[in-house]
Parts: sequence; C-alpha cells; structure tokens
Amino acid sequence: MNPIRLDWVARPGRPLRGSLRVPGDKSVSHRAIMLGALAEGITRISGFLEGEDTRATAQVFRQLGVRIETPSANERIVHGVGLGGLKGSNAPLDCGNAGTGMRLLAGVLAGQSFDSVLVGDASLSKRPMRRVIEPLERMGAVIGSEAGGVPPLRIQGGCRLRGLDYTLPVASAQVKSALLLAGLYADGETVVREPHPTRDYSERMLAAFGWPIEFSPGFARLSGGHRLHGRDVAVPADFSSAAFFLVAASIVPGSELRLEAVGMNPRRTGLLTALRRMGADIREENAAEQGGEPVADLVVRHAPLHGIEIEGELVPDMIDEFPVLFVAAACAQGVTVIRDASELRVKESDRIAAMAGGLRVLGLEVEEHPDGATIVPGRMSGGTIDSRGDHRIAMSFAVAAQRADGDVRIGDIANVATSFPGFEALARRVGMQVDTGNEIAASSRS
Ligand SMILES: O=C(O)C1=C[C@@H](OP(=O)(O)O)[C@@H](O)[C@H](O)C1
Ligand SMILES: C=C(OP(=O)(O)O)C(=O)O
Repeated sequence: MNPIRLDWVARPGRPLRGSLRVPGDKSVSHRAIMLGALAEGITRISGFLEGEDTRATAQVFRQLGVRIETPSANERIVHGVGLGGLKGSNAPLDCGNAGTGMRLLAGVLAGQSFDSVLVGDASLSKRPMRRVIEPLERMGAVIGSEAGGVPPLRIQGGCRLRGLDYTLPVASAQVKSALLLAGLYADGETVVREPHPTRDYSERMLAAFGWPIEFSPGFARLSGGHRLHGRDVAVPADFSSAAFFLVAASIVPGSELRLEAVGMNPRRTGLLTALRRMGADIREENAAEQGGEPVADLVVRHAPLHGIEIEGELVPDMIDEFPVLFVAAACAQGVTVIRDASELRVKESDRIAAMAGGLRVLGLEVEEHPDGATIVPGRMSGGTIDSRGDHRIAMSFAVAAQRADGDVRIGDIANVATSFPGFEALARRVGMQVDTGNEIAASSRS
C-alpha cells in the first residue's frame, strides 16, 4: 500500500518525558546555503535542516550553477562561486513553501546580470511581496509581480543597484535580509532600521563570512564592494521547533522533558519570556556557544499556567510561536490577550483565523481582533481541524490534542516536512499520541 499521509489523529498520550534534540534552525540553514554560495571557497554546513523549505533553497542555488554536496544527512558542502559567479537559469526558481527563501533570494537576484523568475507553492503564491519589491526598486532593481504584489516575481538582471537608507514599515527579518543581500551588490551604503528588532542571523553570518557590517538591535549598515569567504557553519537546533515541546510538556501533568542544545538567540526566545510570565517551569542548563550562536538545554516541567497580555517588542521575538502560544493560553487559568500581531495574518496561513477557528471547533471561546485575539481557556473536546496546509498550525493542534477530551483529527499535515521533518516520531517517542490517519485506517482493517 502506498501510504498517503494527509491527516493526523492525535489524543492525550503519556506525560512527556526523556530528552530530545529537535532539527536544525530553518533561518540559519537558508542563510548558510545563500552566503556559502556567494562566498569564495568552501562552506561546510553541519546541523543543516533537512526540511522542504531549506532544500528548496539549496536546489535553487544548484540551478544557479552552485555545486552543493550532501556528504550525509544534515550536512552540506557548498562550493562558493563568489558574488559574481551565479549563472542564470531559463527555468523558474521554485522556493516551495518558503517566504524566507523567496524574499531573501529576491535581494540576491536583484543584483545579478541575468533575469530570474521566482515561484512558489499555492500558499507562497498568496503571500505579500511588495514589502521587498518596493525598497529593492528604490535601490534600482526592476521586479514584476502578479496583481496584488504576489509571486511569481520576475527579477530583471543587469540593473545597477545603489545603497538605500530604509526604515522598515513592519518588523521583518526577511525584508531586512533581502535589502542587506542586495546591498552587497550596491554602490554605497545600505542602512536598515527596524520598528522593533528582529532576528539578526543575516548580520551575524555576513560578519562571520568576513563582510564588514555594523549592527545593533534594530539597526544594520553595510556597503558594497567586499568579498565573502567560505567557512564552517554549525547550525543550532531550531527554537521554533522546540517550542511545540515546551508547550506540550508545560500543559500535560507529570511531564519533565529535556530539549538539548536549543538555539537561544534572544530575538527568537520570546516564547520563553511569555511562557515564564504565564508561570511555566523552564530551566536553562549547559549554556554554550555553537557557530557563534548561544545554545542551552531547556528542561521543562509541567506547571499551572495563567493568562497574560502579549504586545509590542515581544511580538517579533516569538512571531512563529503564536500558534502554539494559543494552545498554552487555552490551557491556562484566565484570559490571554494578543495584540500588535497582524503579521500573523500573512504567514503560511492566516494564523490568527486558523488558531481561533480551530480552538472554537474544540469548544473554546476565542475572539479575533485584526491584530491578535482574546483566548478564553476551558475544556477542549475532540474535533476535526483544518490546518490550512500550515505546518505550525498542524503541530500546534497535535499539542492541543494532548489535553483534549476526544480525538483531534488534523487535516492537511504534509507541510510539516517544510520545517520539522520527523516531528511525529519524536513526539511519540517522548509520550505524545500522534498517528497518521492512514496508519489508523490500515490498522483498523487488520
Ligand atoms: O528571516 C527569517 O528567517 C524569518 C523571519 C520571519 O518572517 P518575517 O520577516 O516575515 O517576520 C519568520 O516568520 C520566518 O519564519 C523566518
Ligand atoms: C513564517 C514561516 O516561514 P516562511 O516565512 O519562511 O515561510 C514559518 O516557518 O513559520
């Protein structure tokens, strides 16, 4: 039988116990391929995320003439071609489901001598690209898009770029990174200012690859005309993947779980701040540095949570963790209010609508706001959830199911492989119950 893994059926399992290491960081893996490709010399990447998003980025650079070897799983050797060494491709460059891939590539490709077309899957084809098109055009790029500023992006080659001093209208590491990457090819200085600081992996990695760059939270400045030098990159474990287990262990009584060597870049750990404010019991141990990034083991034990208000600066620091935060809020005492998070509406799905709608299916009261939600906790029943093809929505409801009164069927889970291949097996190993719909169907026949 050819298993078609479309659905999960999740229900309360055992308390979460043991120790696990989640896969490599998605943001760092994308950037390591990109900078490795544009560098001179060899870049060896360890801990690379074998996710569909990051593999799509590697495939795009192969199509652009870069040799990328896979000596073993989670490793890549990138034979850098230098800033001017990419070769144009007649075929569209497919970024799959990855907003990060497409937006950062738009910055790189704006500086090339050849034309390119960037395409993506159904979800990516609906995501807003004007946020990169407009500032890149102010730098001299010429980029066509579909009506509404959505992909495909047709990027004209041979444009002479000039530096830009740009204040981002929304806090976005992807837009910041696109401009910095275009800035490598530009005459003069590129300066990016952010309304709230966002993840600084591009800045850190550019510096590590030898490009002069000045940066501090909310600010980055570089000039064109330098070179990148290939180097080793050790990718830390992805905090955003660890997040599902931080919440699951917090809400299931009797749990005690160790998450090993998780990336602790302060621009990524906002969920830790939020969960601790809710009363979570999470200890940091074995703090160390890996590839220039702070890492630590996180030891999480079940604890009663209470509702909080989340807004402002904390929002970008936990931007991908809101879906699972909704679940923590659903299991807390007292309401949780989320504000300033309208960006959630333009991720792989409208994550406010997806989480509010899904929790309502499980019997909870959730009020949606344009920029957030008010979540009233309560008992969760079983039910059928549409994950809207969004990996983080699917995994969040697998976590919610650990506290539900009945089976939670979660549809359309294939995209979990974009960021967290192997989630289901790891979840089961530490006590969660998550089965593929197909396995259930197969076993009920036998
Ligand atoms: O730069 C990055 O690697 C990312 C930035 C964030 O997006 P925005 O820049 O759109 O906020 C985040 O949601 C995404 O998962 C990864
Ligand atoms: C928003 C996300 O990724 P991207 O923008 O790269 O699709 C995510 O992984 O939650």
